[in-house]
Amino acid sequence: MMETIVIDFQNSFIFIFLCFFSLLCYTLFFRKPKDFDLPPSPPSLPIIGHLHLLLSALIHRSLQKLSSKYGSLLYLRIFSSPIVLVSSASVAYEIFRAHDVNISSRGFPPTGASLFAGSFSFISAPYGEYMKFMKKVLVTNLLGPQALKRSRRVRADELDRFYDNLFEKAAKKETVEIFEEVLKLVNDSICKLIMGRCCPEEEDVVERVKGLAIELDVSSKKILLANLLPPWLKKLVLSLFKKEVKAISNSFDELLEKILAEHEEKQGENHQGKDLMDVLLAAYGEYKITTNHIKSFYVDLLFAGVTNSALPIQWTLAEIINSPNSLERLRVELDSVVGTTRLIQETDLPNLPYLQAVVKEGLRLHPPEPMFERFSQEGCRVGGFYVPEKTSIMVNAYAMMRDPNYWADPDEFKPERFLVTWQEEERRGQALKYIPFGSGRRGCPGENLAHIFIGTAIGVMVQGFEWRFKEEKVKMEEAVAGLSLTMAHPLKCTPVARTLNPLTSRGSF
Ligand code: HEM
Repeated sequence: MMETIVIDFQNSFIFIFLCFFSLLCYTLFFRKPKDFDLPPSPPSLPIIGHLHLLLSALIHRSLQKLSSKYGSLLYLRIFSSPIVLVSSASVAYEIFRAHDVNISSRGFPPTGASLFAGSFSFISAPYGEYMKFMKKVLVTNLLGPQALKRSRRVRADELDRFYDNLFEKAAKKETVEIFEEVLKLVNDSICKLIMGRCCPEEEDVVERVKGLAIELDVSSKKILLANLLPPWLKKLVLSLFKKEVKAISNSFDELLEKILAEHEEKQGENHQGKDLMDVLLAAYGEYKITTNHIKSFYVDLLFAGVTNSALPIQWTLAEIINSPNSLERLRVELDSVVGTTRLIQETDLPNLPYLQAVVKEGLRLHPPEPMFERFSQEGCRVGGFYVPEKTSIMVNAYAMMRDPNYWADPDEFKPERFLVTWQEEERRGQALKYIPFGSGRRGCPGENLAHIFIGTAIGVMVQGFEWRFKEEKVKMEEAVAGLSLTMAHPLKCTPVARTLNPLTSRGSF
């Protein structure tokens, strides 16, 4: 009996030893050498890998925790699809400086002929001639400094409307849903900027676009998440919400067709100036641009610009209300630079350093796109590790902008940090620690316009009104709607005008 047990024990020992030995041989001789230096990977579940981590409601937060535990460059997998997660400024710097072209595509799954994320989309277009051409058109005609100068009047009119509306509500002691008001300001401005001469039912079109921009934001999250799945599952998941994407796409199509028709009809006529659509129509032959490319480009701009610019205004006002010292300092700056009789305008912004710091700090704490995605075309080395080709690269901008290694009191609202320590060389410097607009060739081309929207809206709300709020503090809990970081308890408060008569602004820039 004793002998049998000893023999059994010996056999088991030999068996276990052989298993370990084969595993060691496999690891040493048969695994592809590059597998060795993949970035570290946190524990995963069998088959699904790290899928469960991406199902959390606040993905940016759960991935922030993960990277603070396991490292700022991580290798995740969803079934067999690889993802590299980037959560530190130094890694981002390396990726965007040394490998920018390689990661300048997004690898979105073309959702057929849909106007969003479809095969005509500019945002989904791989890095190449078409993307470069459209970006040039965009910068020259809409978002570059000269184009922004030309379109000041459009924004000034919308800002007046925004102020007048708040002034009226203040007179009636009405409570205001801040997000609703700023969404209208940004949406109407962007619609008017990109559509130029619109159509007879302009107000109606602009209102419908606002609703569609929100729906688009929600659908886009599903597309982005589906993009991380392996091809067989991606197809299946995309087919589940094909109907929803198609419905949004069709509504945009109907609206944009009207505007296109109006522009085509008046092509060649003598206008005061060509708008973006005229320029795109003139480029028909040049890059084989079709009407689908133009419509899709418009949907991209509304998707990228509207909610992204409106959300930080709400967050920043909430931070200011919770921080009486910042409010006081901002008001003193506005009153001394702009005065107390006329309304702030965008030409005042360069003379308002504290307001600019407030805007930056709001975006640091509450980036509307807390995470964004790129795709590697070829394998490359980052931080001493190997990032394989065709890997999704997720950049956690939220984690980077609250990284205690780079920011003192990272969770506190302290606009002063952008005045005292924010030297120009730091901005360009060794690390990409401030990244709300992404970076590199595919970084956001709307940064200047976004700063104008946020700066002037905050300026108007602080210069023109006191804000009455029922509770002691604004609740700052986060929620994610679509892809965007939003407030779980949307900000509602009552404006009290600071002046008896409305501030003047018209014709003074
Ligand atoms: C606060 C407001 C905004 C924020 C935080 C923001 C943020 C971003 C981010 C993170 C990206 C991806 C960058 C990357 O991959 O590196 C992006 C791309 C883009 N944004 Fe913005 N954005 C804002 C406003 C705007 C506005 C107002 C417009 C134009 C009307 C705009 C147009 C675009 C476009 C067209 C892209 C795609 C660029 C490309 O693929 O080459 N954005 N934005």
